[in-house]
Amino acid sequence: MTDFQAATDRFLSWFKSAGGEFRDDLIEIQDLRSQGAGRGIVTKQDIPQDCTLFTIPRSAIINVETSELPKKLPRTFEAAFEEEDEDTEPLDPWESLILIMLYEHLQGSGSRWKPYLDVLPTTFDTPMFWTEPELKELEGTVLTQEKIGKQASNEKLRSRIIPVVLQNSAVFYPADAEELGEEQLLSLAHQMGSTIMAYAFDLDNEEDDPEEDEDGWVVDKDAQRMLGMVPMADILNANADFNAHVNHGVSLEVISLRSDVKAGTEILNYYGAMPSSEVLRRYGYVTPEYHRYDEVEIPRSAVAKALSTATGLSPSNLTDMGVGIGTEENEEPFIIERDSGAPNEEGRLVDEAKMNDFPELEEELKDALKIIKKHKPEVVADKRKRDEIANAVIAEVLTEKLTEYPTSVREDRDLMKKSDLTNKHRMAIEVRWGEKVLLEEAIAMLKARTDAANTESDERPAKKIKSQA
Ligand SMILES: C[S@@+](CC[C@H](N)C(=O)[O-])C[C@H]1O[C@@H](n2cnc3c(N)ncnc32)[C@H](O)[C@@H]1O
Repeated sequence: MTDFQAATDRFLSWFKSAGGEFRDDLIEIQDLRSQGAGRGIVTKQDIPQDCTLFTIPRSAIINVETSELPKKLPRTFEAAFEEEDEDTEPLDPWESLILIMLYEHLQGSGSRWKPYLDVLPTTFDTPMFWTEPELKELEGTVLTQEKIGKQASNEKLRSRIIPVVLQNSAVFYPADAEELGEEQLLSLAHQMGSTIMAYAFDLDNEEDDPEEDEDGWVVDKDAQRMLGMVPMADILNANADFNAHVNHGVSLEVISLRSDVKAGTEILNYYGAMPSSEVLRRYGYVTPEYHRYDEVEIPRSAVAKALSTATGLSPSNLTDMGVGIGTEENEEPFIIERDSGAPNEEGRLVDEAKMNDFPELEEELKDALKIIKKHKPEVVADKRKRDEIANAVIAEVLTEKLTEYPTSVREDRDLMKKSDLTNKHRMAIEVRWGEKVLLEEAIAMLKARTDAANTESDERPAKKIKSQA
């Protein structure tokens, strides 16, 4: 038996001893490494709809309620600090769970989750761990260095996590254990952070209504939400098209969603509707099904520049009029995306994903052009001229964006046919290819729309003449 299989077996028996129920007659944990998918859960026979495949008691979850660490460091984990510590930021759910995972890991065989910790990853395919040449393959995509966030994450771990371990080494390390140096701790904290990113669940507390505190303010549920590591539920891989759901009740239950799940099918969970870039950033994989949610970001500065060109007005002219598209107050880029529809109650993708419009960008351009019309009516004479300028600006920023990728759609398609690509290279190509396909779709849609508008306006006078006749 391989070490991999032995670790799986130890984990499964530990899971049952911790109170988990696992339908061995229906499903099994399989080694899917040959498909680049680690462990996954696969059916052994046909599964009916609404069938409970396994159940996880809340006591088996690793979180602030079950780990000993918060009891040992109550002041660190208290949400509200005492008066003299008012300035200290309380730990957020993410930081709390990183500390807890570090603690459980450092306990070694003293942790009651040891067989579970042994099946969690130690290496990752997420861009956070890519080398410079690997990251270069993502040039032009939304996955910028800033978005990947290695530096911000380093800073956060160094300022918020490492000091807690260093100042409480007697708590974090079992007696006689060798203590880690700061750099080793940082690397372990990264490992825990990335594990949490790809494996942890947001735990619903069964009271989903917004809560009010005693002053009547609605409490920010996001800040309060509890993150937890849920053994076995996180052995499920996922896709945009999925066939199972995790119900959060007294315990957590994994339920089949479809009536046609045949023997030998992988049970797939849902991580949400995300573009390929985000699936890669968080989870380190891509699948064709996520492409429908792909997104491209257009910086505001590019829109402001194109507007200036299309109107013949200088950027400072536009700012003086009060056109705020490219000003520094709002740095959020415009998102180009399809209307993709949500998966249905069986986890199936039924709607066609279609590029229909550019709601935010069009709205802001319309507002900008109204302002311009007020100051310079000769530039935007009527609605037709306004639409013409807006379309020209959108066409310009989309075309310009396409030039920012070092390769074309065609080149990427050819590259993907090569058999000697590394997994990371293949995933980078998938992400940048998906963005360019979306841009090409957007440009084609815009052209069709502009052509239709032109045909309509060419036809209008003819119709008038006809009705006059
Ligand atoms: C919650 S875990 C799922 C269990 C994981 N396969 C394992 O062996 O521990 C999430 C990770 O599984 C992998 N994964 C999930 N869904 C996948 C899929 N559809 N294809 C390939 N890998 C997938 C990714 O590495 C992701 O970061």
